[in-house]
Amino acid sequence: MTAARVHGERCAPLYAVRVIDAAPSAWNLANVLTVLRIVLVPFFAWAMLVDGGHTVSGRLTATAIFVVAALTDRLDGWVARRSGQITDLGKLLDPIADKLLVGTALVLLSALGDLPWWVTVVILVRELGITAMRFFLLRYVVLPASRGGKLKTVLQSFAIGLYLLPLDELPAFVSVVAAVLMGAAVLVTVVTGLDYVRAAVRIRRAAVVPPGAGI
Ligand SMILES: O=P(O)(O)OC[C@H](O)CO
Repeated sequence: MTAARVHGERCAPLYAVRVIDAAPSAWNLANVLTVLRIVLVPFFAWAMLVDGGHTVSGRLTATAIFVVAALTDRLDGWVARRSGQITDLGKLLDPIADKLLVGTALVLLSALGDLPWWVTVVILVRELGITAMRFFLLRYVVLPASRGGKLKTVLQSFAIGLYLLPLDELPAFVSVVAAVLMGAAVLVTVVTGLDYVRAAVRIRRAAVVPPGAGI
């Protein structure tokens, strides 16, 4: 029987996996929270850029919107697990919403000169690459977020949350904590990206092994 391991867990045979759950029940509370995160992105960008991007009030507003959006990420996962509302749509949409929010924040921070561009480029290359890979793998299976991927998003959110603050107005140690957290976020982002690539190779191999040959 042709099966694959995704994040170490054995999946149903690949030829029996539905590609995407298009049932109306996909629009549950968990997925609505995910969509809310996407809706908040333009409001966050507006707050970041208001009056040149370096006013204390603008940055505090942007930080508040970012925190609310990041909290919906924790909440949608919790709601989905607790109510059994885990859907293929949610598995696909949740990482996309995270990447939109995190990507927008990183690009704006670099454009405003608050974060080195290489940090933004490394994270974006990983995030866009894994998103593209997820879409490619849709023909076999919906690749859910791994534990490492979730940890990565938490680290990114904390690091970005600190960088969004008006750091010039705060004690120096806040900038140091922000830089250390961002370093850890970059490291976990790259390592988990490589883990996903390994998982994708396993899925692809399992998909081309004829039924009965095993993997
Ligand atoms: O590492 P990814 O691409 O699976 O993304 C993880 C999600 O953002 C976790 O909510």
